[in-house]
Amino acid sequence: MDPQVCPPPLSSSQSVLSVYDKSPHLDLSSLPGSSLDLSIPGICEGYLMKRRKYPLKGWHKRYFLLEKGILKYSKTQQDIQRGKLHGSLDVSLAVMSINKKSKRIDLDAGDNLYHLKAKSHDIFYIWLTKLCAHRVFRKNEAMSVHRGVLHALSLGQSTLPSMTSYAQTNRSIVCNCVMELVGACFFTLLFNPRPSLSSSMSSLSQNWRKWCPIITYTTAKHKGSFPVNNPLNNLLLFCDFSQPLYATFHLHIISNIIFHLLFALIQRTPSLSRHHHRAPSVADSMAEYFDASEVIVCESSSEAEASDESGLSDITTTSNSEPEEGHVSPSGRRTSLPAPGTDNSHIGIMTILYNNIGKDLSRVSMPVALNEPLCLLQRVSEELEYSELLDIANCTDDPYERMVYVAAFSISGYAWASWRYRYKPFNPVLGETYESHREDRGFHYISEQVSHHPPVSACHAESENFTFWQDQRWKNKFWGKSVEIISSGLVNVTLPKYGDHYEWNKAVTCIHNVLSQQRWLEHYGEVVIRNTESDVCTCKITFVKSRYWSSDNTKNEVQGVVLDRAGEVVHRFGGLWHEGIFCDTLPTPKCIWKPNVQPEDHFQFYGFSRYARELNELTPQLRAVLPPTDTRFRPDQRLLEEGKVAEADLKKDEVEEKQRERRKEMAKRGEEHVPRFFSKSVDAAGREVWLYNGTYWKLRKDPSFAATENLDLW
Ligand SMILES: CC(C)CCC[C@@H](C)[C@H]1CC[C@H]2[C@@H]3CC=C4C[C@@H](O)CC[C@]4(C)[C@H]3CC[C@]12C
Repeated sequence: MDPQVCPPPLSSSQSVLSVYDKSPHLDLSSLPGSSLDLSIPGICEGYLMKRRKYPLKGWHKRYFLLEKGILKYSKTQQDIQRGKLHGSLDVSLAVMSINKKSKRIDLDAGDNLYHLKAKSHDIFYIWLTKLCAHRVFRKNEAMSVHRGVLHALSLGQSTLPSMTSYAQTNRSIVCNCVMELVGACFFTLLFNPRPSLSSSMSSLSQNWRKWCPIITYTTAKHKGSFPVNNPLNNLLLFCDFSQPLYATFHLHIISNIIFHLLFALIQRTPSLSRHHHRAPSVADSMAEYFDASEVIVCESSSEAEASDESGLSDITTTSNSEPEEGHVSPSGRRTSLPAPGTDNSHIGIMTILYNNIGKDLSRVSMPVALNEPLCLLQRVSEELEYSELLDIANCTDDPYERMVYVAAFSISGYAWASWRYRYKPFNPVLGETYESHREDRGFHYISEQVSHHPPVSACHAESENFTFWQDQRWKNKFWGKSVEIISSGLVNVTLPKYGDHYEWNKAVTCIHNVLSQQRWLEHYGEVVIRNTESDVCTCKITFVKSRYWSSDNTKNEVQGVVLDRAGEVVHRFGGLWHEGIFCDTLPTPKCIWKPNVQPEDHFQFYGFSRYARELNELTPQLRAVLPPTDTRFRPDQRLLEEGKVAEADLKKDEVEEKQRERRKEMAKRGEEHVPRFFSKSVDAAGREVWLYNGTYWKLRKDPSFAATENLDLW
């Protein structure tokens, strides 16, 4: 049976079969700022194929009913009418993936997973449109409840009952919106450590005065009903004793945390209170609430059997081998770090907030235990680990084959992601520099943090065989369960022998399950490599997005083609970005690139490859020539490398404070920071780019850059 769609009609060609419920679900229209469309989308119902629950195979026909954002199903229409439900799901809390070709819609709400298939394309589109409309409706509803809550709170103590009723009737919505905001706050702090205070928030501070008695009242009422180590209680203390914080930063977020707590107390939310025998790690229970609002469109079809989404963390192995301190490779570089990394798996958002009770949140720095002893400038230099691919490209006469090597180089820069999902690099301070002089590989690299807001790292490397440069600015998009890192700024490579200038964009890097222990990384999207000096060929690379039910061996897939002027495929290549790239259209089919073997003890050492371990080494020779702004001199990072986490934490605060002071001073003098080795310019397409000014290696001839003025960064 076709789905029965109720008005408003999707299009004139669709039949209208039942009555449209016009009354708004909630009367929130009188609330301040509520211009949200709260009209209820029409009901949609009919038969769909539903995949049987894992481990059973096959599909069966079920009757579905979508009403006010809730999708219910039964065996037959009669069963639904009689209330004999097989299951139901709030569509706004699910990640929706679709596959147009196979007419499939998948709804993943964590514990609830529906794989659905429509009989025809028409039915597929009807359901898709209706599902989208119902998701929007639920989200708008959530938003207005959220505003309603704030409004109720702003009226003061007397509104406790009305607040409670909001909370009780809209539990999951409220939890969701609170958690999303807390998560967003966490990521603002994590990736962009100095967000500026939005002035609009200060108006909310008035409401806080009124709030406090409510919180105190509720705390008092429920004192003793939770064990001391209950995260809720900790947070209540946090709320009670950190009033100065209210007036300063992200008020709406803190207000939400507190509302959530109040709500949990009133409701005794089981998902929060059941953790009370554990250390205060609320992150797990929070992660349950997170909702992603994206719809993932998968063009390729995979009918593979459902399998649990298993994190790459399963792959990692712990080795028993002792760290060999001071061990040196044939290249004369160290092969190990002075100290293994510390376990940071216990650190959750709430712990961080809790540890900062009483502090101005805009000054909260993330615990150094989340960091690896490398900074982003060094991280970007890791993209040159396989620079030999560019050396080969620069002596490959055939332009198509040359392109294959350039493509393999661009892919090789993503290989680290299967090992490096537990720590984040240090954010470089403005003016920080990093050089990597690799005589063994024939290139020298220099990078500088050229802007703080937005953070931009610029770099430039030169060798006989190539020049490589890029400026990376990136945004993070928080989806609830995952964070996408979207880099803008093109990567550039020139090959002197052929006069080629290649440029390409970066794939999206996604941190899945970001708040839980099952964190894993993935790259996806399309990368296009163009030669700006010649249109003989272009290259398209697809980083394939994995799907949770596909088997593990399709993870990390990458496919590429080299196209000629007419758009015909000349070469095809593919493989896995963590395992290697194969090209079978070359005169002799071959493996173009394979990553180096990971050291056995990599898990203990932040997942670092051998190359990564070399980056922060400070030899006496280097010490004598580097400018004082070089990352290798950054004291907090050095302390962390040595395993002195507590000292590193204190030092990190100092370095960050110093940066703030410096900025304030400059602002007072009306000055703007001018990067030393890069200058802003505009490329042929009108994009703003940062280009190397050519002075670094000349100035370096005066050891320690003694003849010039250096910033005092730490
Ligand atoms: C919760 C925390 C500890 C999880 C770990 C986050 C890690 C995986 C994140 C933090 C910062 C991220 C990096 C930020 C910026 C860039 C530059 C971009 O051009 C490529 C991706 C890259 C290099 C990101 C890779 C992933 C990254 C290293």
